[in-house]
Amino acid sequence: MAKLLTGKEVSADIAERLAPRIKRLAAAGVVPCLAIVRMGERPDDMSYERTATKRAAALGIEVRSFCLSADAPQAALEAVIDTVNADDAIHGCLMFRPLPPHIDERAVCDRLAPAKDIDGIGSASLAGVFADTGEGFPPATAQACLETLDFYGIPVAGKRVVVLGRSLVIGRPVAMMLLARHATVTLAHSRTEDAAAHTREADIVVCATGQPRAFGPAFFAPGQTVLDVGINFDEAGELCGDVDFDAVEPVLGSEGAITPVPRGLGGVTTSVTMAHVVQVAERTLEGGR
Ligand SMILES: Nc1nc(=O)c2c([nH]1)NC[C@@H]1CN(c3ccc(C(=O)N[C@@H](CCC(=O)O)C(=O)O)cc3)C=[N+]21
Repeated sequence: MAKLLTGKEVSADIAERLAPRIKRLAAAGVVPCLAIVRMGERPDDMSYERTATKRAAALGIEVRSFCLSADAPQAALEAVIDTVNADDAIHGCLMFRPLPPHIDERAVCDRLAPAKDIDGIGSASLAGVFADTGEGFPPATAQACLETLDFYGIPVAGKRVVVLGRSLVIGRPVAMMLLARHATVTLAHSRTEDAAAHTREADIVVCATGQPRAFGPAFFAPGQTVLDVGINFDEAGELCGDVDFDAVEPVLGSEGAITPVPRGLGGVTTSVTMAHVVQVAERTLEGGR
C-alpha cells in the first residue's frame, strides 16, 4: 500500500498556525473577509465554494459570495470586481476559473486589485511567481502542492519532477515554484510525445490536466510520489482526480505516496487560501490604513 497523503493533517497544521493570528486580528476589530466570485454553477466551483465556506466559518473568516449567471456580460463581472476592489472590509478575492468563453479572462483577472489577489490570478502575481521575487501570492493550488510535500517530509531539491498540464491556474506556476525549490522540472502536456516515458522516470509527478482518471498504471513506477490536482466529476457525477487511483496506487508500492481525491489537495488549497486572506488582513494592522 502506497502512503496516502491526505489533506486533513496538512490543513490542521495550517489552521493551528492561523488561529492565534485570527485572534489577534479580532482583538483589533478586524475580521478577515474573503470575496468569492462565481459565474454559473460548474460542479468544481461549487465543490470549492462548499469547502471554503465551511472552512472559513470554522476559522472565523467572513465569506461574501458574488454569484452571476453563466451568460452575464463582461461588464457585469467587471462591476463585481470594482465593488470588491473598492470595499476596504474585503481582504482577498477568489474568482473561480475557467470563466465562460465569452469573457475576456485576462482582462478581468488584471482588473482585480493586486493587493487582494490571494489566488495569484493577475499578471502582477504571476510575474512574482515566475521571477521568484516574493511579490504577490502564488495560486493556492500550486502552493498546496508544496505545503503537502513539506508536511509529509518529501524532499524536492535535486529531484526529478514531471508536471502534467501547462495551465496558468496550476501547471505553469507549480512548475516555477518547484524550480525555485531546486527541483529538475519537466512540463508535459497534451502535445508531449510519450508523456508516460517522462513520468515513469520522475521522483514526483504532478497531475493537473483536468481529465477524469486519465492517468493509469503505465504512467507510474514504484516509489514515486503522485500529487493529483484534478477535481473532476465523472459521468456518474462522482468526484475523481486526474489519476486512476485504484489502478495506480498498487503500482507505487510501499515506498510510493499519493494524494487521494477527494480528501487530498482540495482541502489544503482551501486552507492556503484562508492563510492568504489572513495575511492581507494583517496588513491593515501594520499599515495603519
Ligand atoms: N481561480 C481558481 N482557483 C482554483 O483553485 C480553482 C478554481 N479557480 N476553479 C475551481 C477549481 C476547483 N477547486 C477546488 C478546490 C478544493 C476543493 C475541495 O476541497 N473539495 C473537497 C470535496 C468537497 C465536496 O465536494 O464536498 C475535497 O477534495 O476533499 C474542490 C475544488 C479549485 N479550483
